[in-house]
Amino acid sequence: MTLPKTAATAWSEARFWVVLLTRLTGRFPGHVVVALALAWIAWALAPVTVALAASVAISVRIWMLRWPLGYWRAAGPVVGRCRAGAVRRCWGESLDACGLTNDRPLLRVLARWPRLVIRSRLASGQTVTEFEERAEALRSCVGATQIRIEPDGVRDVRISLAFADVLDLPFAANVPAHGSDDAVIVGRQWDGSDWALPIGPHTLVAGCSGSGKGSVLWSFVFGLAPAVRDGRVQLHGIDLKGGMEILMGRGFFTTLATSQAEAVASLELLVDWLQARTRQYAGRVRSHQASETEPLHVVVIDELAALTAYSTDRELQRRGEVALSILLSQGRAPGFVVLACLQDPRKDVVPTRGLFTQMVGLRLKDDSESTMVLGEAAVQAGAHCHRLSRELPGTGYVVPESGGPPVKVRAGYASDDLIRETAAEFATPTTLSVLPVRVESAGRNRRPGRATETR
Ligand SMILES: Nc1ncnc2c1ncn2[C@@H]1O[C@H](COP(=O)(O)OP(=O)(O)OP(=O)(O)O)[C@@H](O)[C@H]1O
Repeated sequence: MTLPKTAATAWSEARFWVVLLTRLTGRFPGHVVVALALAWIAWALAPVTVALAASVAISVRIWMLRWPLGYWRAAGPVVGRCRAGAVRRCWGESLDACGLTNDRPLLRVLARWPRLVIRSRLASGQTVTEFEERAEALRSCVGATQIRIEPDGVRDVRISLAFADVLDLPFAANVPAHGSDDAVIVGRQWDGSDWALPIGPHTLVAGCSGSGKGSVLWSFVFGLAPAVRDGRVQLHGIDLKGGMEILMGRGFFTTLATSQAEAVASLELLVDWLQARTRQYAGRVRSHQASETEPLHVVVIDELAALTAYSTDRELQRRGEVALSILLSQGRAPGFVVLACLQDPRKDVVPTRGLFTQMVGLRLKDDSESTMVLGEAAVQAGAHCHRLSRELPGTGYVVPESGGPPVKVRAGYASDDLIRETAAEFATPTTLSVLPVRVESAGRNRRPGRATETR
């Protein structure tokens, strides 16, 4: 396994240098000839020094390829300084090229690493929206991989640029030692900082098959794991694809449903609990605080469409949809939260899509799907889920809760072993088995799900 990988890396490295040297020779033939002549003279005069310099250069390159995070931590500030200088030099020209001409752009560097943050003065009559519309052109002019435009005060625009995609490198999902009640770290943002997903809003994770929905789901569950073990959070898993995904971490879940009848029973039971809690809170409490006696209930659904669209039993599908709509529309304040994954975001597949208040868009099929998930403004601002690479599962875009432009993110990778080990370590103290509902004739005989404690 290791040898083909090393050979592939060596091959792509050799190709990189051949392409680079060919391009340089085409563009700066004189410089290349002088550099080669100097190298030859140096080799003739002091071969040991040249060999030493070459070994240092090769070692640095290996360090960069093999341990990129450590390398960039050390080299990043220097590289950031050089990039800031280069952007400063070409800034006026880049604005002209993008139709954002400004005679006195008054460029100020606010941060250099890991991303370059600059403040630029708006010309008279210019707006931040014009910068947002031309963001893609500006990004390519300065040679950045990512760009974000934000207003800064009343007369300036703040531009954040990243020059290397830190999300290209996979990394393991985070298992925190202590839980947080507000948000969980599920991965990294485009600038290398933590991606924290707020727990309160209902979350819809949309992405086509193989886009890495599982890594968002498990990273979220891992983030809640300490609170699950303490009994302050109860997880309810629904996986109508036979339980392949959810059963991997069965220890986390208080209830598990792998058939439509079990899923409906589980959701109706949660609706009963929700209504009992709202009656109990009425006129006394407006916002739920998770505790062992009154835990936060988090419903985790692996393929939402299997519950809302792909069932042959219309009555069960209808009941599932009704229960889910109640949880989504009334659940947040009394402590009932839903995180659902989905491949096809069309409204006829998921009628409840509009009730989800937090969207994660992974790789999607086309721009209309990106718009369905994240909204037109986010797609215009660069959240092109349909252009995400197949090679980078777990990568997507989110629109921050505070508003503002969409952010590129990647979830940590949760291997099967990591899921099993973490589920064993942070197992819930309460498990219940839910009796599947029975539908004997359409519309009649509603027997709500009943639960019996098993641990
Ligand atoms: N964050 C990640 N980093 C690296 N690799 C990942 C990541 N997430 C997923 N993968 C890889 O991508 C593959 C597909 O991921 P996953 O099964 O989570 O996709 P999915 O969207 O749930 O697909 P489906 O809807 O078909 O179940 C996994 O087998 C894994 O190898």
